[in-house]
Order: sequence, then structure tokens, then C-alpha cells
Amino acid sequence: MDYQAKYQEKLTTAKEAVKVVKSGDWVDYSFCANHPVDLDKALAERMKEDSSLKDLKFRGGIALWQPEVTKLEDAPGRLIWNSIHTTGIERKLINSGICYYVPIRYSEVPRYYRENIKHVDVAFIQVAPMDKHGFFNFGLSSSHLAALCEISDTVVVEVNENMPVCLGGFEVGVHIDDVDMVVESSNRPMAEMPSGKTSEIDEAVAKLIVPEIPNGACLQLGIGGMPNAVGSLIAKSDLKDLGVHTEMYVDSFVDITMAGKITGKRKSIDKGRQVFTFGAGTQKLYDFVDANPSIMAAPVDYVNDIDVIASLDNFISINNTVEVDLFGQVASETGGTRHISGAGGQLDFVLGAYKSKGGKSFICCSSTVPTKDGSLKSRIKPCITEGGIITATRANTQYLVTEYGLVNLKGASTWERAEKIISVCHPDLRDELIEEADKMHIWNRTNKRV
Ligand SMILES: CC(=O)SCCNC(=O)CCNC(=O)[C@H](O)C(C)(C)COP(=O)(O)OP(=O)(O)OC[C@H]1O[C@@H](n2cnc3c(N)ncnc32)[C@H](O)[C@@H]1OP(=O)(O)O
Ligand SMILES: CCCC(=O)O
Repeated sequence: MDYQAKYQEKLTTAKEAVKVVKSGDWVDYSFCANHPVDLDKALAERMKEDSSLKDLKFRGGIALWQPEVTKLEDAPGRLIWNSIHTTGIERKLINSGICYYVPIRYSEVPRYYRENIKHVDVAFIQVAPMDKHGFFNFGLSSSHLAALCEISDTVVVEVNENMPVCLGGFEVGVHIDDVDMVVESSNRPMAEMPSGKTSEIDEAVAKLIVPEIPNGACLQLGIGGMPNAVGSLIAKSDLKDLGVHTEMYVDSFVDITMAGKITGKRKSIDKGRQVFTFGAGTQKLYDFVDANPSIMAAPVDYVNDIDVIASLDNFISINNTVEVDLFGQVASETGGTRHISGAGGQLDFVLGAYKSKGGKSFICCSSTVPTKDGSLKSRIKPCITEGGIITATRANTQYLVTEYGLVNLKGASTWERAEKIISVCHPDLRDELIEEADKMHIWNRTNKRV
């Protein structure tokens, strides 16, 4: 089969390719680092020139830069951006009235596409250059992109030579036979998502979690500064023979690997491989995962499947949250009715890690939220702020960790939970919380004031 001939047949420019978009279409921008760059720019140009092109519905998630189409002055009347997980960029788009969140359980996203969404008009995906077998590797996001290609009327790939090639699993790319148009991009460097500075609070939390990790454990680190801080401390620890099975591949996994802590030898499946479904970090990460045989990309319905997670012994899952209440309910997606990020795979890993033999799931947060005037605002509340969304229910929460301590809520009655949870709150806010707990009938006279 002459794949090069097919490639040449399908090769076009971004300007030509975007002509396929019609008013009313669903246009899927794929995910995170794989959002299109040149196609997005060309579509925005076309929309500027042709004001009759409207009622467009875009879908994407974890936007690392603001899509050009959303910058159009008249974007609010002409398009809606739907996000399966919002970053700060998308939070701003929510405020401007053009972005809406798609509630998901991340492990289920490929099935949403195949069985529920069922139809996409146009898919625009950044991919790595075609290999000799005719495949365009999805690189940093295997995620749900194979499912997206299956249900899209038109698949347009935007080839970027800087997209790392991530192999090892399945559904990691799309074949030229299943692609309608190929656009060679301007080869911009991959967008980065630096993990930010680690705070003293992050470090205090990390110091409480690391001693809970046994040698040979299999790690998942979530999104945000705190899980990354734990990763940095693991890199400096004496732990050995660790494995990785994580939804998101982040920079600190590279540091832990370089420190010689990861062998993956004790994994019962995918032995020796660091498994992930999407990656976002710095160029250090992108260079590390590129064509690396110890890395295995796979779709999210495999990586986040609770039975797959549970089949890995000593699974350690570390995720961040926005608010926790005195019942142990975890709200990681919103602050009241204000949308912040999304459910992502938090529940998948909370459930899977607890089901794993020797596994532990840690929900961590700073005890207070930073405020402009420096006043103390607790993240731990009697009840989740009105309108807040629960990501992990109270029965699912295992370890809760703040800079003041680590408590295990499994098996604890409501009064025991209240006591444990208040023990990790900011000391100046504990009395108020005890008063509230008392009013809510979850404080017993035998409860300890810590
Ligand atoms: C990819 C993976 O994570 S793997 C599997 C796990 N998935 C998840 O855990 C999904 C849910 N978790 C998350 O999305 C993240 O961990 C978060 C949002 C909880 C924390 O992420 P971080 O990047 O560290 O959050 P950060 O502290 O920067 O706050 C993000 C926003 O929330 C706001 N916020 C944080 N806490 C609160 C609060 N208690 N009340 C109101 N707003 C709040 C901040 O002001 C900020 O908003 P802004 O940037 O628009 O001003
Ligand atoms: C969509 C995935 C992001 C997350 O789990 O946080």
C-alpha cells in the first residue's frame, strides 16, 4: 500500500480544510495539547470574512491556550465552546458567556462519543507526522481520540513535527485511510503547562503522604500544584521499584524516573511501562515520552477503568480538591456555583485505588483558601458551599490530607468523621466548625477537641 500517495492526495492547506465547516456544525477540537493551532486560526479567519457562518458548537478540554475562534468579537452570538475539563482560560470564557462545561466521568468519555454523542461533523486534531505504516500518532492525548475519529464525518489532522510519539498501548493513533484531510502545520512548539511553584503548604502535605507509600507502589498524580509537590518529594525519597499508572503524565514523573525510583517491575500488568492517557507539562516531559519504550499511552477507558486500576497492587492515588465538608464529601469541580475545573478522573482513581490490594486514595488540599486580604477562609466547611458539586461522595473518601494532618475516613461514623476532619482544619477555625457540627448533630459529647 502506498501510504505516501494517499497522504499526498489528502494533503491540503488549513484555509482549504476549514471550508468543510458549515453553520450549525459540531466541530471537535480534540483535547488539551492536541487542540488544533493552524486550523483554528484559519477557521477564525474564515468566520471573520463570512459572517453567515454561525451556530457552531465546539468541543474540547484542558485548553492550554485560548482558541482563536473564541476571540472573535461576535463569538458570543455565533458559537459555543463546550469543555470536558476547564482550565483558567476556559473559566474566563465561561464568564464571557460562551463556554459551558460537559459533566463527565473521564473513564466513560470514549463511550459517550461512541454511544451517546454518536455524531460529530468535523474533528480537527493535532497529531505527529505519519509513520511508515500510515499511522498518525495522537502523541500527548490518547484519551478518547480514537472514539472521536470513529464518529466524525470529517477527520482533519494537523501534523506537527514537535508532537511527541507515544506508543505502547492501543488506540494511540489514526490511520491515513480514516483521515479525510491532512494539513501540515507551522510546527509550533508544543504548548506547555508548567506545574507552578511549590508552596510550603504543598510541601507539608507531601511530607505526610510520602511515608504512606510503600516500595513497589503504583502511582497516580492528579492535576494541580499539590500532587506535583508530592512527586518532587518522592523523587528525593528512598522509595524504590515504583510503577506508574496515571491519567495525566506530569513533569514530576520524569523527575522520579531520573532519580531512579521507577522500574515498574512489580506491576501485575503493563510491567515495566509507565501508563498514561494524556500528558501536559514542559518540554522536559515531551522529550522524555517521545518514542520511549518504557512509556505506554492508552485510551482513558482502559487507563481509568477501576478494575484495571484495582488490579495493580499498592495503588497510590493523589488528587487535589476545592472543598470538603464535615461529612467527608469532596467537591473538586466548583466553588459554589462557580465552575472551576471538572470531575475528570478523580472518582475513577478514588474507587480504583481503594479496591487495589494495599491501595490508598489521598484527597489533599490546603486547609484554607488564599484570600486577597489575608483573612482565613476554610476549605473545610460544615456543608459544601451552596451550589457546589460533589465529585467523590462521603462513602468513597479514604484519606483526607491538609498541612495539619492526614486522616482516614473509611468506616468512620458521622461524629468520628467530624472529629477527624476538624482535626486537620486550620487551628483558628476549629471552634467554629465544632459549633456547626454540634448544630448538625454530628458532634458527640465524647468528641475530642484537637
Ligand atoms: C488530570 C488529573 O487530575 S488526574 C485525576 C484527578 N482529577 C481531578 O482531581 C479533577 C479535579 N481536580 C482539579 O481539577 C484540580 O486538582 C483543582 C481544581 C482541585 C486544583 O487545581 P489547581 O490548579 O491547583 O487549582 P488552583 O489552586 O490554581 O485554583 C484553581 C481555581 O479555583 C479557584 N478556587 C480554588 N479554591 C476555591 C474555593 N474554595 N472557592 C472558590 N474558588 C476556589 C481559584 O481561585 C482558581 O480560580 P482562578 O484561576 O479562575 O482565579
Ligand atoms: C479530563 C481529565 C482531567 C482530570 O481528571 O482532572
